[in-house]
Amino acid sequence: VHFITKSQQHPLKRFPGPLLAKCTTWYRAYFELVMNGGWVRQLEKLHAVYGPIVRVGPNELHFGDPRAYNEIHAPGSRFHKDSALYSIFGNKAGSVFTIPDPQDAAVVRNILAPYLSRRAIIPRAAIIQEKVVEFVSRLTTHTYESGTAVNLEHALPSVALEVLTSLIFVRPFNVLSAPGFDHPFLQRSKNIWIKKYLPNINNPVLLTLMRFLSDVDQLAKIFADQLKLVRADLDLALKGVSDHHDENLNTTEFLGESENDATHIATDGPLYPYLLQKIHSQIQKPATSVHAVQRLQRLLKHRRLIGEGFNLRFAGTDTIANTCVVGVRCLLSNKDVREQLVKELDEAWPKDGSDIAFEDLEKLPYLVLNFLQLSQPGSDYPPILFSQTVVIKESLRLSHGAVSPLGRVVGPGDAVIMGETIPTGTIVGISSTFVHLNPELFPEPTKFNPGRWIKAPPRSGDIDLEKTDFPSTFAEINAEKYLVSYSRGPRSCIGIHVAWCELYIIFGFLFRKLEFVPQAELDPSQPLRFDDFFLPTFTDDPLVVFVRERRTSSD
Ligand code: HEM
Repeated sequence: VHFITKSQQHPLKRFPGPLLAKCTTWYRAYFELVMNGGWVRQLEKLHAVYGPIVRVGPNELHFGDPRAYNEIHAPGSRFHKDSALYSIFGNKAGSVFTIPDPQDAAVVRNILAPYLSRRAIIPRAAIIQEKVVEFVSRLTTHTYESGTAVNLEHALPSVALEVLTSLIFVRPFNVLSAPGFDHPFLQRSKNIWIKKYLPNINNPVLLTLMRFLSDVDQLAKIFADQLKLVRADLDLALKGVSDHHDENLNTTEFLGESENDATHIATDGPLYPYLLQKIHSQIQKPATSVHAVQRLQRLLKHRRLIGEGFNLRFAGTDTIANTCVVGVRCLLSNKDVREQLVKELDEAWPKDGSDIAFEDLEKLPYLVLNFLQLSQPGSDYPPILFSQTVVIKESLRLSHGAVSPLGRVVGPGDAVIMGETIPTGTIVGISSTFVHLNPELFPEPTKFNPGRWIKAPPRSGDIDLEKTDFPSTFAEINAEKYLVSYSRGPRSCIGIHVAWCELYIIFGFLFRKLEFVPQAELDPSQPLRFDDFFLPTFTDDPLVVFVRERRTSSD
C-alpha cells in the first residue's frame, strides 16, 4: 500500500482523478475487497466524470479509450506486468503468467509455444472430442421427464476442466462424474484480491484477517488436492527418465546425453515429458550461453515445473468456461441466431452417422444470406460465407477474457499513450470491457449479434478497411484489432489455439447433439454483468436447463 505525501510534486499530477485515489491504493482496494470486484464498474463512473485518462491510484492511470489497449499491449512492448496485481496468482513456485518481465517470460513462452500450437492441438482434438461427447452424454440424463434440470454454469466449467486436464496430464482430474457437475475442484475463491493487499500471508495476524475475509481454509485444501494430482503427474514423467529426482534436477542425469534433438520431442502427449525434454534439448544446444543454461536449469526445479502445470490448469479452464456460459446463454435467448447455427451444423455434419472432425468444424463454410439479412435488413450485400466462428467471436467479446485491467508498468523510459507522455514506472491499464462495450466499435454493444463480425466485401467507393484508424461505424473498422479477450502484445494468451479448438468442439457438439429448454425463460435484455477478475459474466437468471437429445435423419 502506498501513500503519497508530496502530491504536488508528483509526475502524474496533471491527470484528473478522485483525491483519495491520488493519495492511496486503498481507494482501489475498497472496491476490490469490500465491493468484491466492483472496480471495473467504478472505473466506468470515474471515466464519465474525469474523461478518457483517470488517475486511479497514486501511481496508476486507467484509460477509457479503446485505442489505448493496443498501445499498452503493443507488439514488442517492454512494459512489465504489475507485480502487485499478479501476486494474487503467485503460488510460491511461480509460472510464466506471473513473470513480470516480458523478456524473461519469452524464454518460458518459447518453450510452451510448440506444445500449445495449432499444429500440436490438431492431433489432440480427438481427446477434446472424446471428453465433450462424454459430457453431452451425461447432460442427456437431465431431461424434463426426469425432473432434474442442470445448471450449465456448473456443467460447462466441468467440461472445460476435464478437457484441459485430459490434454495436458496423464491422469485427468475426472470431474465430469460429480453429481450435478458440482465437483469441489470447481470452487473459486470468493475474494481473490486479498493477496494483493496482504501479500505476506505467512504473518499470523494477516492470516487471521484473511481467514476472516475470505474462504482461505476451504480453498487451501481444494488447491492442495489439485497440487497433489499435478505433482503425481510430474513424478510419473520423472519416473520415465529416472528412478530418482530431487529439488534441483540435473537434466543430463535424467535424460541422458543423446536426447538433444528438438525435432523428436512429442508435442501431442502430456505436458511434463514434453517440458523436461524441451528444456533439456535447449540446454544441450551448443550455442546456449552459460546465463541461458542457468535460467533454463532454474525452470527445471521441481516446484517451478509444478507451477507451470498448475497455472495452465487455471489459465485454460475458467476462461473457456466463461466464454461457453456467455455464448450458450445468448444462443438460448436468441432463437434466430441459434436456429441458423443449428441448421448449418446439421448441414455440415457427416451423413453417415459419424461425428464431424475438428478441422471441418473449424472451417464450416456456411452460406449465410439469411443470417446476414437478419443482422443487416435490406442490405444489398451478396451471399457471404459465414461460420460458427462469428458465434464464438461474439461470445468471446461478451465474456471479455479478464475484465480487470491487466496492469503494466511503463518503461524502460517514458512512453506515449493516447498522445500523452506517461512517465516511466507508472502503472497503466485498460479493462477489456472498455473495448468490447464501446458503442462506436460495437453498436448496441450489449446485444449478442454474431452478424457484426461478418466483414462485408468492400465495394467500389468503400474506404480501405485496413487503413482506417478509428471508425465512426463498425463496417469501417478492422474489428479483429478490437477483439481483445485473449489480450494483445507479448503477453497475450499463449493457449489461444487450444482455446479455439475447444470452443469449436464444445459449441459444435452441444448444438448439434442437444436441445436446451431453460427452466425459466431467459430474458435477452438482461444485461450481462461481471464481477472480479475471474468470475464468469452472468445475469441474475441462473442458466438452468432441461436437455433433450436432437435426432436428425442422418442419426
Ligand atoms: C477462451 C479462452 C481463453 C481466454 C479468453 C484467455 C485469455 C487470456 C488473457 C486475457 C491472457 C493475458 C493475461 C495477462 O495479461 O496477464 C492470457 C494469458 C495466458 N493464457 Fe489464456 N485464455 C484462454 C485460454 C487459455 C488456454 C486454453 C490456455 C492453456 C492451455 C491458456 C494459457 C494462458 C497462459 C499460460 C497465459 C500467460 C501468458 C503470459 O503471461 O505470457 N489460456 N489468456
